[in-house]
Amino acid sequence: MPETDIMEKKTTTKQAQNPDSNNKTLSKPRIFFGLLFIFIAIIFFLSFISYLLNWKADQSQAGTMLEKSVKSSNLIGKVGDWLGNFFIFESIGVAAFIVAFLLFMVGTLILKKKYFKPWKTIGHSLFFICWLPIFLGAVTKGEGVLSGVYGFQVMDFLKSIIGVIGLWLVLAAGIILYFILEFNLRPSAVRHRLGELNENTIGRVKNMLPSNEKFEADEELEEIANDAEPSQSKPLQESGKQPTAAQPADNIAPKEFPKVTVSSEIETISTPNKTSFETEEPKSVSLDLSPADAAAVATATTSSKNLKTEDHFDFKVEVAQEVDELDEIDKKSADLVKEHGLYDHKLDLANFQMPKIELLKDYGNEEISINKEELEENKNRIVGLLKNFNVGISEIKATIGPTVTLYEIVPEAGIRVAAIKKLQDDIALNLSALGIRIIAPMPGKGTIGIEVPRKTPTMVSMRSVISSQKFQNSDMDLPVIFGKTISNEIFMADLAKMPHLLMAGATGQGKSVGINAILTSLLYKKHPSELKFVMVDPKKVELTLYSKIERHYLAKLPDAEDAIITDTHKVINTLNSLCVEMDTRYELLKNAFCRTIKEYNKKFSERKLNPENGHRYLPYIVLVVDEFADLIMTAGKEVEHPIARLAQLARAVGIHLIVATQRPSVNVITGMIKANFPARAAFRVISSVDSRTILDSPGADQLIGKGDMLYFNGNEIIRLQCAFVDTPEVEKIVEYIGAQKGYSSAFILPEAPSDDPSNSVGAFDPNEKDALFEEAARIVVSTQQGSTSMLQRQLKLGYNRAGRIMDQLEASGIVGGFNGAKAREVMISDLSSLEDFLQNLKN
Ligand SMILES: Nc1ncnc2c1ncn2[C@@H]1O[C@H](COP(=O)(O)OP(=O)(O)OP(=O)(O)O)[C@@H](O)[C@H]1O
Repeated sequence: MPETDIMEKKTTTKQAQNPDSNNKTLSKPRIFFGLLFIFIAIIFFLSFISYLLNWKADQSQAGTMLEKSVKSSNLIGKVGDWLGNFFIFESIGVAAFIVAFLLFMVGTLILKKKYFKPWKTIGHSLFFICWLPIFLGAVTKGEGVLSGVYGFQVMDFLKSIIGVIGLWLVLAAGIILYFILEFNLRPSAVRHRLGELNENTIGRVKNMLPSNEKFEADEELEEIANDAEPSQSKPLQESGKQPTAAQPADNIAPKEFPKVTVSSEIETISTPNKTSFETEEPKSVSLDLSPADAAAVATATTSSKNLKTEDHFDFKVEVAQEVDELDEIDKKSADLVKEHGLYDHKLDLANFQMPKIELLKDYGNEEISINKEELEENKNRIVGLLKNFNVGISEIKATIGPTVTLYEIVPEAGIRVAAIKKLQDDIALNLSALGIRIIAPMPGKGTIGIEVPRKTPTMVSMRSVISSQKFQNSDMDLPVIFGKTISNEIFMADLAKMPHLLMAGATGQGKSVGINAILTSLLYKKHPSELKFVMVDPKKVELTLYSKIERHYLAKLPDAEDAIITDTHKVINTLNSLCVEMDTRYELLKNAFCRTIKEYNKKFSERKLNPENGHRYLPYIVLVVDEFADLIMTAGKEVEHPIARLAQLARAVGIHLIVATQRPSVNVITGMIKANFPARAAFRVISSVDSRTILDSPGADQLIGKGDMLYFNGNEIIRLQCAFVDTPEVEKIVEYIGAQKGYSSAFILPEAPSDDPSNSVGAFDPNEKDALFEEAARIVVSTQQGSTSMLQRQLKLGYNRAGRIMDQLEASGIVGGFNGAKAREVMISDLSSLEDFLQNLKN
């Protein structure tokens, strides 16, 4: 605590303790005597001054006090003459001024002005009253009045017994002793004082000179003893060095808090030496402390304890050896990382440039304009209408969004919410507007919301939301920007957390724009190595423009020509393939002891997973189905099953689904599908039944279209204005990406197991066997792993050829049948048996 603070605190505390220190509360006699002493001191002072100037004349008049004819030359007249003569000439010379000063001090003390420390001042004064006249006597040799008679006589006496030199030695010894005692001028103390000049060395100096600190602490004690109430000062004095004990640990405590009470236990505390007091528990001393200062004292006490430990025990410090818990793999990976750095999944397309914001069209001013007339009109209509139905309102508030204005009303006490809810159609009729939605009550707000479409909605452009800080700085795994909320805030969600999205909306209501907005936001945030799309577009028009980014972002089946699937029959294969990919990923995650794709990829980047064992960097896969109803109509259960399976399981392995439909009827969006799509986005739908199918509540049928949407995140429904991205803008983005260097092909999905007999392995034909068949057989047997991807790696083959070889190995009986995510069983146990087997095949 800074010194000034301490002083301030001290003063405040003192004042608090001595309320009568205030002048107003001084008793009259006190004031009288206080002022009287000061007055006398002034008389003395003036008399002495005047006497010194005219002492020869004054001296002659000293005895003529009552003679009127004799005029005095002293300022204070004959009294002044007498005083000067008595105190200066006949007594102590100029030291008489000290008497005047002491009178003054007594006056101030009576008035409770603590300008002086009384005992200290009296001590100093007495010393000089004795010493100064003798000294001046020795200097003036009795000439003049400076030494007074006393001074001269004593000087003369001393000179006669100890000689001149002895006299001077006594005088010098007296003054030196005085300075040593009063100002602590011992050599060690001088060093200490010098040390104090340097703040940094304070602690060190204090440690070196504990006795000096004791001295200071005693001084403080003295002060406190003077200041404290009698009842408090007694135990303090009794406790002897106890407060000193606290001093090195905390010099502040007694200084700051004069109100100290010491319990009787204190007397039993022994203080054998200067440092041992630090070990005494502060519990025996109760101090009036503020919480902050108590903390300071506590800190000081703690440090004291440490000191004690240092004093009495051998304090050994051992630095714990770093426990080497890294197993072999970790060590190896650490070495690899040291050598090659972390695995960089972006390295293949290291120069890939993310799309620039300029590719998106600037639609100009998107500031929300406030139409006061419209607001007022709507407000009056709502209030009037509710009044007609006897619904009183105590408060109404409007929040203007891009498409709708939310009027929040607080109904009068006693009005039932259901009564207002019932009026939805009446309000819509009255406001003659489509898209009125009543939210009763507003979740967490205690109001009822009425959403009224604005006459001139503000468009939310993709450019404005993509360029927002919220999107740019987002650290979501798969950030999807939908648009803006009713209160004009940008709304984003993480597809990886959704984890699958069901979208519905009648034709022409903004569903395709919505899908484009989602895809665009992902393209703006994710590198091609981190994200792959599987696109299913039965309408054949909506997603085709994304074919340009096939070699960057799209995934397809090994033998598929186009990455964008338009044939519903092929969709089944793709979905099954995704299921295989999902199972494979689960296997990889299991082997890597990871729970999520994020953990797995991190481990892979840290080179803790060996690619030789099939490990690879796993990009997120997003399956986009633009018209799900079409699929269900044509493929039915065959599609529903893998979709449901993916929706149930694929989240942890980074496969996410976005399924959109125009017809959200229950036979399209079955219970099984719905249950696994917690996130739903509804554009305007035809009927409230459709709305219930998609959102489990009405409302989507009340939307106004053009991107006006409701988003359900599993908890609440949020009304949004979807960001608008036009087809030419998407074209520009895909062209920009497509023009850059991409991978050699689209991301190849695993071949899907098929029930189609034409696809079965069939009988083994030795004449049609692949050139690498035997080599592959040896690899499979030696590793005892019937894995196509392993063959791919070891023989550096494409997936198709490796798959064909695996089929041949199966047909020949070397490996077992397809086993889902697991590797096929190897039927031959060692290489020599294999050689015999191959020989037999040739024959
Ligand atoms: N977010 C939006 N902001 C402004 N206008 C929009 C928005 N979304 C859609 N629109 C308007 O609505 C029109 C139809 O949108 P969109 O093509 O997305 O409908 P859709 O539901 O996909 O229709 P369909 O199912 O027939 O393809 C767009 O051309 C555009 O004019």
